[in-house]
This record gives sequence, C-alpha cells and structure tokens, in this order.
Amino acid sequence: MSLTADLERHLERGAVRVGTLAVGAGPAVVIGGEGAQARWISLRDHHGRIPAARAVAEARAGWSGPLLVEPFSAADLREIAANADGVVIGAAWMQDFQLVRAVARLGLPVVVQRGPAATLQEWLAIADYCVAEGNDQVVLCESGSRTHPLDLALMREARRSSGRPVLVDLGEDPTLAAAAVAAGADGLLLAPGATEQAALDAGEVARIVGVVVRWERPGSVPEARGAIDRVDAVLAVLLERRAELAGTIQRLKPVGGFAGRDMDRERRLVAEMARRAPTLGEERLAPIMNAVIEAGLHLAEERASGLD
Ligand SMILES: O=C(O)C(=O)C[C@]1(C(=O)O)C=C[C@@H](O)C=C1
Repeated sequence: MSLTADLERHLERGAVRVGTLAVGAGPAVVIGGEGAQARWISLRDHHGRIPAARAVAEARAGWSGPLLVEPFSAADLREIAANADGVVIGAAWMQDFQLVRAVARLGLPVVVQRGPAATLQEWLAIADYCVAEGNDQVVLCESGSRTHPLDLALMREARRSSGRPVLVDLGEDPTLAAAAVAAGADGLLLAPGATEQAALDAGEVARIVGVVVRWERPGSVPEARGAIDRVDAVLAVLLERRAELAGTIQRLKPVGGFAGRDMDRERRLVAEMARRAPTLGEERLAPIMNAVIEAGLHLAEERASGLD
C-alpha cells in the first residue's frame, strides 16, 4: 500500500480526545506514569483495598495533565467522573458488561483493554456496548495475554476494521515501542509504575518511527510546527549517523578529506535521493547535500588533525 493511501485511511479514522491529548490524530502518544504525556492509575493495583477517593485524589493532585483511571468496581465511578479525563477498562474486566455500560455512561473517553483470551470480535463488541450507551469516545488497547504477550497483527486489524485509535500496552518495558508504532499503534500504554526513562525512551521511539509511518496533515501553524519539529528530530538523528559514516570513509580511503573528494559519487547519491524526494528534485537537493557532505568533511579533517 502507498504511503498516501495509508494516510488517507488514517484521516478517516476518528480521533479521541483525552483531556488535552488527542489519540489517533497526529503523533503516537505515550500514556503511563512520570515522563509520559498522560498518566493513568489502576485501582486494581491494591485489589481495591486503597479507597478510590484517596488514590484518585492523590493522582489528580500530583498531575494536572490528562489522567485516566482504571476502576476496581462500579463503586469507584463517581470519584473517577469527578477527577479523571478518561477511564481504562482493564483486560480482566473486559467482559464485565455491567461495568462497561456504567463506565460508558460517564461520558468520558474509554480505553478498552483486550481481555487475555478475547477474540477480535469480542473485543470490538465492547466498543459497541459503549456506543449503545451513547459514548463513541472509545480507544482500544492491545494488552496480550500470559502466553502470547502482544499481538500486533491483531492490533492492526482492530484499528483497520473499527476505525478507532488503538494503543499497545507495553507494561514496564519500552523495547517493543518501535514495533508497535511501526505496526500502526496510535499510542503506547506503559504500566503506571514504569520508570520515567521508559516513558522518555518510548516517546523518542514513537517520534522517530512515527515520522516515517504516520504522515501528518496539520491544519494550523502550531500543529505544522510540531510536525516539523518531529521531522527535524529525525533529520538530526540521521545527520549525526551520516557524519559518523562519512568519517569512517575518510579514515579508510587512501586519500581522505577534501583532497579525496569524489564529485561523481556525490552526483550519483543526489540523483538516487531525488527518486525518494521528487518534489525537491536533484536541483534543490544538490546544494543541501553539498552542505551536508562538506560539514562531514570539515568534521573529519578536524578530527584527523586532533582539533576535536
Ligand atoms: O564516498 C566517499 O568517497 C566519501 O568520501 C563520502 C562522501 C559523503 O559524505 O557521502 C564525502 C565526500 C565525497 O566527495 C563523496 C561522498
């Protein structure tokens, strides 16, 4: 499928807003604990023993951004409605239809985790229950199971067939963040207790991979600047990598640096790049790549002469 076709499909899908956070429009988001764009807590973590009022109030007091809460039972919902921006229906509760209905009636966005053994149809049916209660603000979350940690193909299929944003639950470990975003995840859910570093790593990966797999169509200057910042972040990573590789070539070539410049090779690499950047074309790419290559050669010569 072409990138453009994928983009069009992306635009057709309904984004869900959780507080100030848009899930399903723009870049993939990270929801977790410290370091994440949105936080969530689970009232199941203490088997419902900590009073919901206290746990929710503490979470709210410590964080003014988007907050999601997973209830232990329907008894927690009043507290959640008063303080949270969204509700998580935990995997273990996915088929508790009464709870699902009561959650949906709050009118807050609902994240539906897939139950450990739930099929795609059973999972999507929970979203339909929410819609039946008048709540269309549903995000799906692939949470895997004990025997099959994560099913990214199922996540992708859920996203395609439902048109709803989909999260991938990575637990404490951001290692699969790149795979999840590459597979089309609209966001990453980290365990509430995951480290700040895990959230920052997942966010960096989501930004970098997202630039390639999620073409944004911003509608305002701030959105477009945000999108450009994400592209520039990737350009910076690639320029740094390129400078290292060009330095390696200078060290290995019989004549390195400016003295060993190979203009024929430069013309060929510009022509090759123009195939992927046809809008810019060879004419506009040539001066850009000239500057990039010269920066690399200066760096290599400085390093060779011990200046750096
Ligand atoms: O390929 C080489 O021979 C290099 O030295 C690398 C490089 C580059 O940065 O891509 C740098 C200078 C040459 O003129 C051509 C290409």
